[in-house]
Amino acid sequence: MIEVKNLTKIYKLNKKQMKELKSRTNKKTAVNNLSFTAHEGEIYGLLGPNGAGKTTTLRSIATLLKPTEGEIVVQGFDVVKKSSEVRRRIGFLTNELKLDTHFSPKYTMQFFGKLYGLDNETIKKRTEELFKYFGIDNFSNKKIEELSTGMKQKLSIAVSLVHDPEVVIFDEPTNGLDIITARAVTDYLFELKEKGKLVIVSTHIMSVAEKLCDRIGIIINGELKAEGNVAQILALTDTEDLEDAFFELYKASVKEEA
Ligand SMILES: Nc1ncnc2c1ncn2[C@@H]1O[C@H](COP(=O)(O)OP(=O)(O)OP(=O)(O)O)[C@@H](O)[C@H]1O
Repeated sequence: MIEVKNLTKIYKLNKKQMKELKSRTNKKTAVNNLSFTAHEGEIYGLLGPNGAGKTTTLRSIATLLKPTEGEIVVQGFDVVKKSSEVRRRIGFLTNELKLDTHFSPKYTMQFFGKLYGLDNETIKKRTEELFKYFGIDNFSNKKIEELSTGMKQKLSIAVSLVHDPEVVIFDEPTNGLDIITARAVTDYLFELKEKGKLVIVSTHIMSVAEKLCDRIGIIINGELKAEGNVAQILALTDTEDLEDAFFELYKASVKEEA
């Protein structure tokens, strides 16, 4: 289970960032008092526009950012006090994963497998499974620098899953992927859910949220504006599709700020 309790994340801005954001203070509240809970056996989606605070939330869950306020508990472990326990149990996919471009996909899997303390036999088995599933087999010995964006994304996914984590945290999982690979990724996430894993994703694409997620949290300006399955969100906003629902919530939040 992931429990996010009153999460607030405030970034300190440098002078250049203040200028870019036309901000008079050196603080940017990226996430504001956000709370939600996600469970095993479900795919929970954070849906929101650019800059809404999705990545900040997922990075905080993944122990990479320290909350300014609030608390996050993953599988019973506090992300700040028990970060290594949390890390062992999660697979985190981010578009900022730095793969060493001189190495091959096969070597990269071995490297990360060892980092997680897996034995050679387990690494071999996981690599075979994941490479077959994501079609990495035919470029497994190439240098990463020779791979396309989509190929790298597939490898990043395989790397994040090498240790068969209980909790899978994917930031914009289908970004940069063609329709066939995107489908392979979403199908895999469904399989993980069927196996009882907890999957949490972020997306700004309505159709991804609608098709993939059991429950959606709509996040705008760092705040959770609505939560539930699609039917519940439509009922809440008195709309007939998710896009309309999103715009209703967006309009309301702009009004609130004015
Ligand atoms: N390191 C940082 N320093 C200062 N501000 C930051 C930093 N990282 C993110 N922000 C700001 O925090 C806000 C939330 O950013 P975040 O990346 O979490 O949003 P997002 O919903 O993931 O957006 P996107 O869909 O564009 O990736 C944005 O206004 C962003 O500019």
